[in-house]
Amino acid sequence: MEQSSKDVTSASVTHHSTNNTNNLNPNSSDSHFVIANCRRNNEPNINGQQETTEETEIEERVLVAYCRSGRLGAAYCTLQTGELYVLEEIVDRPPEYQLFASLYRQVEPVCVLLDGKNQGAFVQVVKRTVFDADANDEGRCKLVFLSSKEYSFEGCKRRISSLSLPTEPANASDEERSLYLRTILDFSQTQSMHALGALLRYLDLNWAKLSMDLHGKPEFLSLRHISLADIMSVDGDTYRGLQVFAAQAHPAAFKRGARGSSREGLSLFQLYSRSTSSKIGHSRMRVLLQHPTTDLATLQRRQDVVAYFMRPQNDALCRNICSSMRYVKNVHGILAKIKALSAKPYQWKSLYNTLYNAVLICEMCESAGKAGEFLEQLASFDNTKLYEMALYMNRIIDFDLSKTEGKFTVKPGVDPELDMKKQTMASLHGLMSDTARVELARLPAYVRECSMVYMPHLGYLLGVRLWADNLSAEDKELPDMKFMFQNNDYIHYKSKGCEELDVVVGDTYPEIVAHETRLMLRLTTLLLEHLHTLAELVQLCAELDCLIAISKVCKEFNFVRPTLTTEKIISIKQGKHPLYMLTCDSFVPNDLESSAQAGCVKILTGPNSSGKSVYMKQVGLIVYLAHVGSFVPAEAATVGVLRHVHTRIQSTECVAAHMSAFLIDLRQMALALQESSSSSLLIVDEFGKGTSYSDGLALLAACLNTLLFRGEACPHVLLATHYLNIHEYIVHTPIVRFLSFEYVVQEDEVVFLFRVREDVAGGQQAASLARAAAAAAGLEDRVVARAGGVMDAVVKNTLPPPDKRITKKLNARVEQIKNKLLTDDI
Ligand SMILES: Nc1ncnc2c1ncn2[C@@H]1O[C@H](COP(=O)(O)OP(=O)(O)OP(=O)(O)O)[C@@H](O)[C@H]1O
Repeated sequence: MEQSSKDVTSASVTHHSTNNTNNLNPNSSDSHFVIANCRRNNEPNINGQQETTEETEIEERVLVAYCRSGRLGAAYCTLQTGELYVLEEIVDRPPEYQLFASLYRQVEPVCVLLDGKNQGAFVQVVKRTVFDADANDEGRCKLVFLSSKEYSFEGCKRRISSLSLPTEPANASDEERSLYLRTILDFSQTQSMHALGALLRYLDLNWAKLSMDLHGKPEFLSLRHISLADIMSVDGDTYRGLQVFAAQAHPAAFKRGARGSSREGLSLFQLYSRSTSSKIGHSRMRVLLQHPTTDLATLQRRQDVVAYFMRPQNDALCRNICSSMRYVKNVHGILAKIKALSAKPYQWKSLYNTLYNAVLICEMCESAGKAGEFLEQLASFDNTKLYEMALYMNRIIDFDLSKTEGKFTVKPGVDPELDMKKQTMASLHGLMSDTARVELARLPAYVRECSMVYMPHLGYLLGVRLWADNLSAEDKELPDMKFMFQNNDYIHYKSKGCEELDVVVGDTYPEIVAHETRLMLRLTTLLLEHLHTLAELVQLCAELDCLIAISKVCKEFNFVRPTLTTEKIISIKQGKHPLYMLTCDSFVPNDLESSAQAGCVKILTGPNSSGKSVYMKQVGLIVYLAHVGSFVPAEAATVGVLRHVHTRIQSTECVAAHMSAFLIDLRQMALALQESSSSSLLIVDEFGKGTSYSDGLALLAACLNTLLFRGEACPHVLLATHYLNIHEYIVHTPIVRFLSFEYVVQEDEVVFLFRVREDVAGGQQAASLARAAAAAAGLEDRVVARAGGVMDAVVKNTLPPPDKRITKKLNARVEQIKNKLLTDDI
């Protein structure tokens, strides 16, 4: 540690500085105590506006999934914030275990714990989900197999019963605590209890390794439920295919594997999340999009909020809410730090800002009046205690000084005893200078400068700079001074003056810190008592932030409120693709009528690049957005609530899955056939193109017929194909309709109109116009012309005409060889 000193005549005291200025623990074992604190450079300003110093809120989650007899139980914990979640037990069917996959996507765990004894289909699905996510750069997750005794029901129950939560009744006995837990946990959900118990036991044993805290033990700040019961099931391929999410690998390869190493490409999530005002809103948007719901009441509630904020007269309220929303943070993360006594001043300020602004948001919602259930819920939220907490914090904490001092600092006037100590401390600097000056006068003339320092346990010391080289132990003795130790160029002595200072001021500084820490702990206890209410309000604020963000997007792009119904219908008037319309000025809108009367199976044909895929994705996205509670890009839309959306759109070969593109196609199709019901939407783009024409056609026709044979129970199907004779191989039923895309040929050039129309000829007249598309894509004219020749030959069953260039080259070569043979002496 560097020590500097000044001539006592010009200045007085030397301050030792250390980097551990934020340590609030009075029992700190730092060898040098800080008298004057160095100002930290990157501290956020008092309004919390400068966010650069905030550590990135990494949230690592450990997930336990336990599936027996087709029932899935799960629990997970966020390591940094101590939040526990338990899944309401749910039926999850083999072989795909769709709900586990949804849960996995929602949780994004860094570690999944499984029963080591269970090697069945469930474990295979978990492995596949984890490896697929890894291959798609959605983060690397570890699989851990636990011994099956870790899942023993009795053991799990015992561990759960000893769980301690801040929300439990104060001074509760073991029995009371167990009773309290029974009110928030359903012990009859055995799989969930297996999962939660195993998770707690694993965390107990591995906490040091997981939290990097050698002496700590897991502490949980909350226990909440998650439910997947009302989720509209959308598989990972569909999320990617429809571009709801589009994680792109981070360019820095070394970062791969760490969570957050991928960034979001153009996607619905990107479009919506960039309009959120807070980090909690941003994270909540991901959950919202991963949880499209079938619950009409929830959707109606969300739509009401979106509609409210889309009205221009509510712009000012929207702006005010958004500016308050910026300060609302995840309180669990902050309180975990506060509890561990490692909170920095900006985190205290963040907590205060969160409290203050969350209460303010409730009040602002009051001014919205009768604007739907959700806003009324916020307006009537009982926030009296939270308001009081904000007042306490503001009365007690000196945020400005905390920032400069780099530690929790109490305002004057809160505690008289503390104020006295601070006054003594304030006079200390002068006192130390005076004492140093007196000591210097007493010292031999060869000592030119000295300084007064304070060190914990040793008290006040006089630091004297070495006055000559190679001093012996005897030389270092000074009259009336007790030699203590030498540190670099300074020798430290205990003088009479130092002893007097020890008596007069003593350990004032550590006492101040200890005092402030006691006050801080009292405040923390109070805060933890109301954590549950605060966390609930923060959750509501996060959802409000998402809904406001959705309303901003909907307003900007003129989305309309879809009518939601329980009937089997998808009716879209002038629908648009929400992402293409952003990049394409002249996007052509299209309709869709899918119902029992209008036919629910649509077979789309049309030339390459005529707009089939975009049309199908646009329908998928409109349906999906309606299930999120968003408005949709159309002039009008009616959407019957669906339970599944399956797609076979994208089939990128996956190294981790050990499957070819064709096998992936088949897997997606098999899953769609298995899972789909009359309340499903199935989008199939060019199924069968990965194999021979006849095999592909046969497979497609067989799959289609399987669906058509279901009659009324057939799902909504949108299928694009280049098998123009598909109509010859499928059952003829009124539920099938053929659609095609319009185009015109102008001076040998194909112009796509991107308009969809009913095709009474059943796709027979459609042409792929692949060569036109190839030419438009920049393939050499010569190659395109040759392809035309070959095509004619195939149609006429003759040999293709010779290629003049190749023939010419061949003739020249033959001539060359002939001449060589004639001239060479063989
Ligand atoms: N409705 C539309 N309005 C304007 N442009 C469109 C529209 N639909 C599609 N496009 C444009 O046409 C391009 C090709 O569309 P799409 O991929 O849907 O064709 P496709 O018929 O599926 O082709 P292929 O059969 O080769 O897969 C898109 O990238 C987009 O630029």
